[in-house]
Amino acid sequence: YCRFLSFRPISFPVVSLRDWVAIESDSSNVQKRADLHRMMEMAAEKLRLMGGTVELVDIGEQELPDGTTLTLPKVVTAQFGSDPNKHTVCVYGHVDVQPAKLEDGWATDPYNLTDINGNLYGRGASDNKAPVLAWIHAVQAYQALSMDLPVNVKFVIEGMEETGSNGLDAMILAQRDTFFSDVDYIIISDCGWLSRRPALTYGTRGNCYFFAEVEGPKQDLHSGVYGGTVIEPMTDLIGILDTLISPSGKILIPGIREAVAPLSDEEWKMYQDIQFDMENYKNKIGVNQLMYNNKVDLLAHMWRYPTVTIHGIEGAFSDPGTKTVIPAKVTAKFSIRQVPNMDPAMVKKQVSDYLHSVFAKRKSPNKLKVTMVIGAKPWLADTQHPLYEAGKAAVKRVFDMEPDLIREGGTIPIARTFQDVTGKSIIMMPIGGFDDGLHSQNEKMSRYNYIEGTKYFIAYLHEVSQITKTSV
Ligand SMILES: CC(C)C[C@H](N)C(=O)NCC(=O)O
Repeated sequence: YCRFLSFRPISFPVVSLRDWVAIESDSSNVQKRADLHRMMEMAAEKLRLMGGTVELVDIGEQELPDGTTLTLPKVVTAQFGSDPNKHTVCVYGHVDVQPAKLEDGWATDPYNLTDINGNLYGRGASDNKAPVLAWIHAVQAYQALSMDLPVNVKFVIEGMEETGSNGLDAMILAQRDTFFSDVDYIIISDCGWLSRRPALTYGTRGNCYFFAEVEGPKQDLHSGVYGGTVIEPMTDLIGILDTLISPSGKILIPGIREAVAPLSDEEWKMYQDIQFDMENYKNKIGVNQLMYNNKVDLLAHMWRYPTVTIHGIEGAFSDPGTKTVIPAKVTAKFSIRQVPNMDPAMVKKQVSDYLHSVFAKRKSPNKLKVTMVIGAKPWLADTQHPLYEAGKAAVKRVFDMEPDLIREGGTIPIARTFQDVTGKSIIMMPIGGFDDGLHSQNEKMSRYNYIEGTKYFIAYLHEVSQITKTSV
């Protein structure tokens, strides 16, 4: 096992990551669905070539907002080893990505993995293609050294994580007593460290994603010819959006803040003890002021409280130039991150009722439609579980330090389903850097994190094999 610590898988991982990043597997863009299907085939092929028992599971279709349907990308499942005397871990990851265009401000082509000063730039490099490959390479490393895997390893790789993991809940439920029946633990590496120190993640926020559509005239109108005569959908929409959150970050939708579990003294203490440099954080994101100016408040609002984000407005004029149009129909996209004890079904009602009541006060003749398109619950783990002890030991072994125990502000929709449906314990083991730029321009994975992360996964498989069977 110690041989791995000096084992450097120099060329093949980078080549694989380049191939994977080259595929524009954007799950949010229906035009890219063929690429996404190809990406799933590629992931399956990679695992097949390694001798895994691989299946591409059909999970049906998704319904689009306009009522049409689209085939969902198949889910890849794979298995390496089935020794009943060993633990079985199931690694979950995704190979779909967020949209990216060079003209968004990328320094390099987002789909051409580019190595600059030890950083590998490309869309999906950190979220989540390199971490998935790092797990695959961990298995390959055992194979390359003709060593038995210390645990049986299964994979579940999906292609819809970035848009709410459509179809995966049903697949997990359907395979609970088959594929998942012998799984002891679930491992997810789809998040990042908080600083340069490795971290183990024990909580994620959920997410409720909304479309708010305001529809007025039957077509776009000239603002000079018609401006002043019609009640404009965009004005209505901006008016209602402005009632969601105050400038100081207070959510104004009745019932949302009241549902949140209070921050315990223990949590407060944990946040207090985490090393986190606020100046560094500000510099990283390029702002000179944050919403909160003390560490505990900032971390709590990053991980532990809900937040509203307005992402964009479909139908609004956004090209360069000065088009003078009154858009006839505009659709705002906004989301609310979920924390314990919020319930997406309740949030859906609270948001819809609130926006309709605010809209009604405007006495507008336009039509408002509010739809919730993603409703993902938050997830929380028990950090006392031996999985976390194993994680600490693997971090110590490879990075020679103690990891931070952190939560994640982002959402991994399926984490909670895994926990609720399979009843298995989950650990999140990020290898992404704190400055990887997920969903943003110039996303990257550092070579250091990629290679040391692979060694860390190798070490973790060994550490998990040491957990006594009764702790499952
Ligand atoms: C940092 C997140 C947990 C990474 C994850 N892949 C993601 O982006 N999820 C969707 C989200 O909007 O949080």
